[in-house]
Amino acid sequence: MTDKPLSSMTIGILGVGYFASYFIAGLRKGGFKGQILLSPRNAQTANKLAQTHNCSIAVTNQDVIDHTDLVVVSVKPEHLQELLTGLSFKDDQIVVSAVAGISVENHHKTGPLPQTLIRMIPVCCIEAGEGVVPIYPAHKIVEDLARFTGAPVTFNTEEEFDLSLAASCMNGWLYEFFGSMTQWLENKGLPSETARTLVLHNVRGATGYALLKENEDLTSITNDIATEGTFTLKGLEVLRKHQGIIAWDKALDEVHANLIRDN
Ligand SMILES: NC(=O)C1=CN([C@@H]2O[C@H](COP(=O)(O)OP(=O)(O)OC[C@H]3O[C@@H](n4cnc5c(N)ncnc54)[C@H](OP(=O)(O)O)[C@@H]3O)[C@@H](O)[C@H]2O)C=CC1
Repeated sequence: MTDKPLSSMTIGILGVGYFASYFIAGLRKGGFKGQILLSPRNAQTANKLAQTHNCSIAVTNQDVIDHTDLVVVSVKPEHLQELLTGLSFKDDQIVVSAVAGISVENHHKTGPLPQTLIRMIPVCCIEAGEGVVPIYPAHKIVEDLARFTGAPVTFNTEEEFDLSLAASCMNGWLYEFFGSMTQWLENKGLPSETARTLVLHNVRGATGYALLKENEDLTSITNDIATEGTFTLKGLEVLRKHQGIIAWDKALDEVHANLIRDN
């Protein structure tokens, strides 16, 4: 089975919700033309994905397993045990889990899974064809699949993979941050579309510039801009005084501590 080219593989999805929707959208946007077979649960989302992204809907979860080479598990962590109960995977099947906070070892303790269990947890920006796809442990086929949706990054240890998940949460926090800056500009009188464009393109510009300056320390880019007497430095000092920068480290600490505890 693992000798098959990716394009002729059928991908199964168990857990057809928010993650599955952006993962499938990312795959199709990236040019993946293989078959995708969906669990029938959550019929509304499954029907929508079937229509918009050329997927098929199975009759049962076992049906998904029986007719696919690689199965993506994307149920909430608290539903994993119930999902796996009574299911029977093929020995040579590849299972890719997007379930956050459950180690490879604990996946195996939760229910019967084949030996090849790979964790892969990209965030929603893959729907736009952007972002990284954290993978653990390394697996060539899973990395090739991930490449349709973004840039695969593999980790040598599960501890490193967990650190990447804390960084992934940061992606989610950013939208609230962008929203609040946009709102501030709107409150001061800018049309909402202009405010949104300013914020999003300033952020995009910052990441583009930082990626271009690959040998430069990121903090030193700020220091080069926020020199004595600049408006940028005035604002930065306020952010530092109100723990606006350090608060992000504290949020990362909180997420990381919980990821480790749950593992
Ligand atoms: N949302 C995100 O941004 C990210 C999510 N993830 C991970 O992805 C996983 C899914 O999250 P998300 O997509 O947000 O959650 P959703 O609730 O949107 O989707 C989960 C889906 O699983 C279905 N489901 C539950 N039990 C079963 C079952 N026994 N058989 C088949 N389907 C079942 C649910 O159906 P029903 O609604 O009927 O219960 C639901 O449609 C989580 O483990 C999360 O950690 C990882 C990275 C980011």
